Amino acid sequence: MPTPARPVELSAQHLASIPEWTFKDNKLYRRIEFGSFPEAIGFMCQAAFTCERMDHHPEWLNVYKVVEVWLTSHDQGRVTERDVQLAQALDAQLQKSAIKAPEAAARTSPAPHN
Ligand SMILES: C[C@H](O)[C@H](O)[C@H]1CNC2=NC(N)=NC(=O)C2=N1
Repeated sequence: MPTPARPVELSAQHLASIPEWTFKDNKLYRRIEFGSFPEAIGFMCQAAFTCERMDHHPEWLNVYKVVEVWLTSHDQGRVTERDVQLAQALDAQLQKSAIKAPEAAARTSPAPHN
């Protein structure tokens, strides 16, 4: 059952929960650079099912190994909790996936042993 869209003031708490995203032109935005084109497409294919389940869909653009994502609630003309929830879900997918955006992988990798 999709979460009903309701207007929400984007709080500092909301934005703090999705630090990879910026708020710009009434949309949440994230740029993700993967290691390769298949990794970028793999992310999009997997994300498509998450989006469908949540009945919320991104505007997105793929150029080679980069995926750019914009989230907004068209019916409300603004960012709502649904967008924040989808951003969190996409972040969680990136965290779980064997396919990691290089910048995310760098953050979560343990320090190398000498
Ligand atoms: C009925 C259904 O919830 C709406 O058409 C959904 C579909 N997916 C959507 N996705 C996004 N990003 N914004 C919307 O307003 C939206 N509306």
